[in-house]
Formats: sequence, structure tokens, C-alpha cells
Amino acid sequence: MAFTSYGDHWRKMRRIMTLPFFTNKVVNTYSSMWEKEMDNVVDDLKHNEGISLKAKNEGFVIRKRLQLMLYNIMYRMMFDEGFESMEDPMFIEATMYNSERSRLAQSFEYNYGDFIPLLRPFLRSYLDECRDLQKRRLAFFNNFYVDKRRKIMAANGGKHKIHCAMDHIIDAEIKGEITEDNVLFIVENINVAAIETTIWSMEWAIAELVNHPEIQHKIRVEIDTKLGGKPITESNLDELPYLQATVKETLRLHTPIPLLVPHMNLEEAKLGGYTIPKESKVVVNAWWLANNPEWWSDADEFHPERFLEEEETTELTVSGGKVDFKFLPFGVGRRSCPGIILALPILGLVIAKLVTNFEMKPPPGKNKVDLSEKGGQFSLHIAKHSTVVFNQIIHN
Ligand code: HEM
Repeated sequence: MAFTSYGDHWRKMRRIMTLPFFTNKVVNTYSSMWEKEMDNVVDDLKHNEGISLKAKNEGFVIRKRLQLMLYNIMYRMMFDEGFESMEDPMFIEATMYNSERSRLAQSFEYNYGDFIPLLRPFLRSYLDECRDLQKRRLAFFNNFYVDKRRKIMAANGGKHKIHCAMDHIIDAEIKGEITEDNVLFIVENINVAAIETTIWSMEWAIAELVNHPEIQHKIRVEIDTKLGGKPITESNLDELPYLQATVKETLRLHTPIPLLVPHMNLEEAKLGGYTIPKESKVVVNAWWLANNPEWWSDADEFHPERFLEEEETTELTVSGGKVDFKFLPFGVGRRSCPGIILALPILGLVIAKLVTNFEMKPPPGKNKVDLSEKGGQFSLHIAKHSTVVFNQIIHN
């Protein structure tokens, strides 16, 4: 859906995807599952033989475990399926397909032909590689996940109750609203748009928190004072403005999709004295909007307080409401990210659970983790996955 031109097809796809993925009801239905998956991460860091000693002493690369958590969250919502462990062959296969897809899409070969048509013939082998991967990857989703739901839906003379997102989507196919290919592309879109972006943001948030122990402390104090020992759940995130400011500051300084997704104006437009011909590729530099030192004080500092003080008007809205065009990590308007409704609470909960259970520190001999960036065609992610020491906090 993310790359579909604006029009009837996009409208239909967005409508069909909204009910199973992007409503408050979905958040309410699944938030206790998200919390359980996050508690499993905390539990592994404390007690899992293969993880806990490392996590306590030399440090552990947390990305892989968070990746398992997020795959479990998204695959349970999508297919009512989960993965056993980081060694589960299905998990290994799913992550292999998705990271290969990500590598190809991040490549700058991806679009130079759009700008220099003469070079297009040289793209052929790259495009063949993309097509080959797409075929194998979609077959994997279809054979192991979508088909299984089709069979469950067809059992009992088709009287099966809708149980997960895929059932809604297959239902739309049965009603003739979308095709079999559309179903597979929805699965492909969620695998890319939902999982990778959210993991990059988690990695950035954790790395910044490791380098800013005082911010970890402030989050802990806020949780203690505001919740007074109550468990942290999606429904009480509203009571934790400093935690939410930390999530926003992560998305500001490390905008995961810095240029958003390319847009296109259907009609000729006049803007700032320029004529923009119809069907131009319009690229918005959301990173610069969020990091321009003329608009943000100490723009290159990780400083969540800015969202509570000087930048108090800067709001992320799930739907409607006031929008500050300085801060658009999820885009804005019709084509903005519908996943914001899931991504913000998931990020807030993960940070809250890690910070209340552990002091997160750099590995022995280091006083910071490396925050170098690696840019790709679409994303801005951390160059080296951080190794983090997790010192357990004992609660009385
Ligand atoms: C931190 C996490 C995330 C970030 C930073 C992010 C960011 C974005 C951005 C920048 C766009 C393009 C907006 C534009 O060009 O105006 C987008 C589109 C999209 N995102 Fe996200 N996203 C995140 C998480 C998610 C999640 C969790 C889901 C789904 C469960 C999701 C689903 C989508 C979809 C379907 C689109 C295409 C929307 C359309 O074209 O109508 N995203 N996202």
C-alpha cells in the first residue's frame, strides 16, 4: 500500500487494512499480548541461561531478542502464530527474507534509473535479483501463513469466526473486494513497514538511554511517582509524559524514515514561486524539519524535556488534532503512517519495561555506545547494533 498511487485502489486497500490493524479496538484487544511478549524479553534477560549471564557481565546485543519480540507481536496479530525462540527455523527464514528485501530496497541502485534514464539498462540484473527474491518471499508467506488461515476460514462450511487480521483480509478477498495478490502484498507491506521501522526506533532509544543514565533515572522516577507500583500497561501510558517525550525525542533525532515515502502530485502545483509539474516525485526531508537548528535549540542533543517545555506545541497526532510541521516522523495527511497507533504505545511500553527492570549500561571498558548512523535509500538506522549490559534492579 505504501507505494500505491493515490486513487481508488489505495483508498480501498487503506480501508480494508484499517479495521484489522489500525483502530483503538485492535490496540485494546492486543495490548496485553504485547505486554506479555515484552515481559518475556525481561524474563530472558534475567533468567534465560543463554542470555542472562552475558547480559549481566559482558553485555548482550539486544536487537535480536527485540526482533523476536516484534515478530511475535506482529505475527500473532496477523496470523495468530508465534515463534518459539531466536533459533526457531521459521523465525530464521522470515528474518532472512525480510532483511534481504530490506538490503535490496536500501540500495541506491533502487532508483538511479528514475533520474538518469540512460543508465536503466544497467539495472537489469539488480531488478532480476529483486524479482527472484520477491517470488520466494511471497511464496514463503503464502505457503506457511496465508494458506493456513484460508484453510481455517474454509472449514465448517466457511462459518469460521474472524480471529486475526489475516481472516479480515481473506474475508475481503472472498467478498471479491481484493485479489489474491493484494492479500499477499498486504502481508509483505506489514512485514516491512511495521517491523523494521519499529525495531530501528527501539535500537535508537536504547542506545540513547545507555548514553544518558540520567534520562533512564527520570523515567524510573516518573513511573514510580505516577503509577505507585501499579504495573505499566498501554492504558496508563497517558500518565507518563516524560516517557512519551523520550519516544518523541528518539523519533526526532533519529527519524527512522528521514525522507518519508516519495509522494506524487497528481496535478500541477505552484509552491513558493515554483511550478511543480504534475506527477513529480516529491521528497520531504522530515529529518531536516526535525533537526534544523534554527527551529530547535541544541538540535543535536538528545533532550526529551524539549517536548515538555519549549516545544510543548509539538504533538504527534493519531488522527486529526493539531499538527506541527516541524515534527513529522510518521508523515502527515492522508498518506501518513496509520501504524502510529501501534508504534507509539509499543515503543513506550518496551522502554518503560526495560528501564524499570534494568540499569542499561555500555559494555565494560566503554563509557558510551556507538551512535554512528547508517543511511540507506529509505532508512536511517544505527550502524552497529549496541551491546548493552543489563544490571537488574531489585524492587523491594
Ligand atoms: C516507529 C515506527 C514507524 C515509523 C517511524 C513509520 C513511518 C512511516 C512513514 C514516514 C510513512 C510514510 C508517510 C508519508 O510518506 O507521508 C509510513 C507509511 C506507512 N506505515 Fe509506518 N511507520 C512506523 C510503524 C508502522 C507500523 C507499526 C505499521 C503497521 C502495523 C506501519 C504501517 C504503515 C503503512 C501501511 C504505511 C503506508 C500508508 C499509506 O501509504 O497510506 N507503520 N510509515
